[in-house]
Amino acid sequence: MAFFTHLTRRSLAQSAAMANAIKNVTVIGSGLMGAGIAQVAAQTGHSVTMVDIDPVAVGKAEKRIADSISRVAKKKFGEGDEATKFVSESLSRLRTSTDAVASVESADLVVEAIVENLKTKKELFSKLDNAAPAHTIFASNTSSIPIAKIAEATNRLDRFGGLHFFNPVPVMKLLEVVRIPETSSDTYDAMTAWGKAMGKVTVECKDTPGFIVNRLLVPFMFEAVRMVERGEASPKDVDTAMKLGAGHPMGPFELMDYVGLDTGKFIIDGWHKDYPDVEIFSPSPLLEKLVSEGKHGVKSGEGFYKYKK
Ligand SMILES: C[C@H](O)CC(=O)SCCNC(=O)CCNC(=O)[C@H](O)C(C)(C)COP(=O)(O)OP(=O)(O)OC[C@H]1O[C@@H](n2cnc3c(N)ncnc32)[C@H](O)[C@@H]1OP(=O)(O)O
Ligand SMILES: NC(=O)c1ccc[n+]([C@@H]2O[C@H](COP(=O)([O-])OP(=O)(O)OC[C@H]3O[C@@H](n4cnc5c(N)ncnc54)[C@H](O)[C@@H]3O)[C@@H](O)[C@H]2O)c1
Repeated sequence: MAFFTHLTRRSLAQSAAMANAIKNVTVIGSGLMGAGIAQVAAQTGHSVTMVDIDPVAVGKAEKRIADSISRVAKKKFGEGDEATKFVSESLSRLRTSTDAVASVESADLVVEAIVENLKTKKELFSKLDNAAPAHTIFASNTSSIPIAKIAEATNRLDRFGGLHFFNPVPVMKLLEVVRIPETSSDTYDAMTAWGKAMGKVTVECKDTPGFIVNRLLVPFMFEAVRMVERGEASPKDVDTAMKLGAGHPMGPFELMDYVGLDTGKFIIDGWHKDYPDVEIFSPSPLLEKLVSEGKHGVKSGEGFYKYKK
């Protein structure tokens, strides 16, 4: 018993030290995920810089964050001074930028949440590798791209890993912490401790396609699309069935719209390229059509369903 208590104390102390080590966080990408990650990092006491190449995206993200932080504050503190203080202190820790390279100069951790494209992610990390201090940990929030392929762009494989958050980040409790063979124990421990400091429950993942959640969730969503393509059921009936028959908070079509159909297409296209013989990873004509029409789901106002802007 004393032995376990000793171990628990030691690992708690180590976790606290690791979590303390990460104070300055740069989040690259201010879309659905980047904004959520930046918000939660600011809420949990980190000094955060949120970066996007698109200034319009930064402006939209600031608005989304302000709305979301108010919801979080209301839930935590109700109405009143404490809620107001939580919002203003959290927002005071958040800066924005359109210059990724300048934004990593004092970062302890960089979390990348840009478009799901290997070439774009590698170009970004290659530039950041030259600009960031030696101790800085790099992590990707990719949904589906092997972390090892992204890390290749850098000379810091021991300080590289995956931090896969879930949408909406302020609400979803899980964080998948992904290690590649070269990820050092210190890096892995620091990423995990930071995840806990962000209020998340962490699970350890190997660098396998889709890690844990998406390896199960993406085939499920795509089988739902095939059912509709085969004329077996309507999106609405599939969604109703999975919510009422399987207890899911959203049906697969609602969820695809929520994640973003463009992101869904990037995921399936990447896996199809890597695993051409796996039938469930083959392109879906229905998804191709919607994406080509600019129907990217909730964020564009229309996907499988229509949304009020
Ligand atoms: C593809 C990627 O790689 C991986 C992924 O991310 S896959 C996607 C994973 N995400 C999911 O599966 C989400 C499934 N959906 C859900 O869990 C729920 O529908 C949902 C949490 C999004 C919304 O819940 P719902 O009950 O329908 O709506 P709503 O009442 O507005 O919200 C529930 C609570 O969450 C809070 N909330 C919802 N969105 C929020 C946000 N963006 N910010 C802050 N709080 C939020 C609300 O304030 C509310 O709080 P309350 O319980 O105190 O009232
Ligand atoms: N949407 C989800 O549910 C979800 C969940 C978990 C992980 N992810 C992953 O997170 C990442 C981002 O997804 P998202 O849904 O937030 O996408 P999004 O389309 O909402 O946002 C992506 C943002 O990246 C910006 N961007 C593109 N190239 C850039 C660059 N070179 N430098 C800086 N900014 C750049 C874009 O301007 C855009 O604002 C993807 O890798 C995705 O697979 C998405």
